[in-house]
Amino acid sequence: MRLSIGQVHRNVLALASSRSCFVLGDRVSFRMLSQPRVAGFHQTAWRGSQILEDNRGGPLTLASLEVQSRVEYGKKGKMERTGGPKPSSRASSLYVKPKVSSNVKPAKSALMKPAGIKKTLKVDEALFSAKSFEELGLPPLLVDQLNKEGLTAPTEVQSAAIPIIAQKHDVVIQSYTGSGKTLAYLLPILSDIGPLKRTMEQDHSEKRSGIEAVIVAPSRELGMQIVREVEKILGPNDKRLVQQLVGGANRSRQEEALKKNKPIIVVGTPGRISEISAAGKLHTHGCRFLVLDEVDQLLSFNYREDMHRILEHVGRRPGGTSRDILGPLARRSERQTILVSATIPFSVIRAARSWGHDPVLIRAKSVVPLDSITVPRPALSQSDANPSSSSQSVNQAAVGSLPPSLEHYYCTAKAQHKVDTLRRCIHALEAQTVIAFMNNTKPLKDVVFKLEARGIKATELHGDLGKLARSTVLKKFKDGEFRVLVTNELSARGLDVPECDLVVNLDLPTDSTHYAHRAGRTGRLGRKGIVVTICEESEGFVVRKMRKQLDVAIKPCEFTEGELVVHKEEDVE
Ligand SMILES: Nc1ncnc2c1ncn2[C@@H]1O[C@H](COP(=O)(O)OP(=O)(O)OP(=O)(O)O)[C@@H](O)[C@H]1O
Repeated sequence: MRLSIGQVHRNVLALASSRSCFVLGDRVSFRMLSQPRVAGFHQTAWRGSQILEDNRGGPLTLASLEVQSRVEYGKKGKMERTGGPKPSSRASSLYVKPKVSSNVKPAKSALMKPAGIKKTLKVDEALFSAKSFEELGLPPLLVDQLNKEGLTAPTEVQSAAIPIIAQKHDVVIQSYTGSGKTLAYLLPILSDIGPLKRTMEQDHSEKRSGIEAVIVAPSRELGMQIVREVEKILGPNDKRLVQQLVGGANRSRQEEALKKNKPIIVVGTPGRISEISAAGKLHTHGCRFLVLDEVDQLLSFNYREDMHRILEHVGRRPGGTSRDILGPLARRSERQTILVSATIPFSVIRAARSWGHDPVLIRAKSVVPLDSITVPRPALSQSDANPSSSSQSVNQAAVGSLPPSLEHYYCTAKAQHKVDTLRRCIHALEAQTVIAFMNNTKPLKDVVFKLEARGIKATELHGDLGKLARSTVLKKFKDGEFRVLVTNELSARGLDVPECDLVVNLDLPTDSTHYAHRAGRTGRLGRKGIVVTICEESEGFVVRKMRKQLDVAIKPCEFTEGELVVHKEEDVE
C-alpha cells in the first residue's frame, strides 16, 4: 500500500471531542493516508498482522513493523474483534435459560442455571496468547514472580504490548475492558527497572536513583488497584518501591514516604501528583516511563491543569527545544509515554502523535504506527466545531471496547418501578455480584434502602464518601459481604471485581463510551457477564442507538415469573 505523506502543523487549543478531550501542545505533525474513505482506526478494521515475531531484536521502525505493506482494509463499519469469537457465535454459560413465548425468540446462547453455591466464573482461554512470558523476553526473576502469583500465560494484549514497549516505543494501548492492559504496561516497565529487571542491565542500572516510572489514573480506587498489582509483582520485601500518591489520602504521609522509601514507581491521581510536584517534593525529571491509564478521561477538560504539569515535568529532557518555538508540550522528551484505555478517541491519537517518537497503536492482535491512521481535524474554534463529528469520534472510540463474552439486554420500567425491576432481574439471573450504575449521587442511598428492604444486601459507593469508607465499602463488596454495589460513574473506569456477573444501568449512560466502561465491570478476562439497562419507555431509542454505535446486540427483554424473557427485535423497533 502506498502512503502519501504530508506534514501538517496546527495550533491545537480546542477540544477535540464532545467529551472535551483536549490536546496539549501547539504543534502537531501527522501524516495522512491518501485513501479518503478511511474513517479511522476503530471503524476501518485495520488488520495489521501479528508482527511481533518479525522483530528480531533490533529497534522497531515502521519498516520493521512491515505494517505499510501488510495492512488491509476491512469493510467500512465492521470492526476487527480481538481475543475471542464474535458474540453471536459464542457459547454462553450464564445462570438462566431465557423463557420463550409466542412473541419471543430464544437468545442465541444457551444460558444455564447455576449450582446453588458461590460461582467461580470461568476464564475464557481464547483470551490468552500462544506465547509464554519467557518467549516475550521477560526476565526470569519476573517470570518466577508471576508464576508464584498464578499468572502463567500472557493475554493477547500483553503479548502484543510487552515486546513493543521493551523496544522503547511510545505506545497507545487499546483493548477491551478486562483484557489485562495493566500488566501489559507494568511488565515491560518492571523488566527494565527495579529488583526483577534483566540481570545484564543490573550493574549499570543500579546506579540510577529516583523515580523511574509515573503512572497516572483518574480515580483513587483505580490508582490503589494499580498499586496493589505492582506490589503483588514486587513481592512483600520490595513493595515499598511503589508509592501511592492518590487524592483523599494524607499528603504529608505520602511526602514522608517518598523521602524515606525512595520509591522507583509512583502511582497516583493527577491532582495529588501535580500538587506534590509543585511543592517540590516529587522529582520526576529523570523519569523514564509515563503511563496515563484511562487516558481519554485524563485528557478531558477537568484534568487539564494537572495533566499539563505532569506532561511538562515527568521525564523532561534538560535543555529540550525552546518552548518559545514549539510550546512546552510539543517538546520531545526522553521519557517513554504509554497511553492506555479501552476507548481511544481521535483526540488521544492526535495527542500521542504530537508527544511521541514514532508512536504505535497496540491492540490485542495488531500493532500499527499512529502516523498511518487518518484522523479528522480537530475543531480550531467554536465556529469550526462540528458537534456531530466530535460526538462521532467519541462513539467511534467505543467500538471494540467491549469483551466478546458479554451479553447485553435492556428492558423498560417507569422510574418508580426501576428498583423492583432490578430486584426481579437479580433473581431471574441469579446474579451474585452486581454493580448497579446511576448518574447522580443522591439517589444511590434510596436504592440501597429499597434493595435492603427487599432482602438484598446492598451498599453505595461514590465520591462523597470519605477515603476510609470508600475503601471499606469496596473491600466488603469484593469479599462478597454485599450482593449489590450501587454506584455512579466513579466506579465505571478500571474497577476490577472479577466475580462481578451482572452490571445494571439504572440510569442511561451519557454515551456509548460510558456504556462501554460501565459494562466492562463484568465479563473480566473473558468471563461470562450480563449487562442489563433498565430505561423508561421513551428512552428505548437511545439504547438502540448505542447498540448501533457499539456494534453489539443489546436485546430487549423483561423479567417475569423469575425468568429472563427475551423479545424479538421487531416487536419493539
Ligand atoms: N496474564 C494474566 N493471567 C491471569 N490473569 C490476568 C492476566 N493479566 C491480567 N489478569 C487479571 O485480569 C483482570 C483484568 O485485568 P486489568 O484490570 O488489567 O484489565 P484492563 O484491560 O485494564 O480492564 P479495564 O479496561 O476495565 O481497566 C485482573 O484481575 C488481572 O489481575
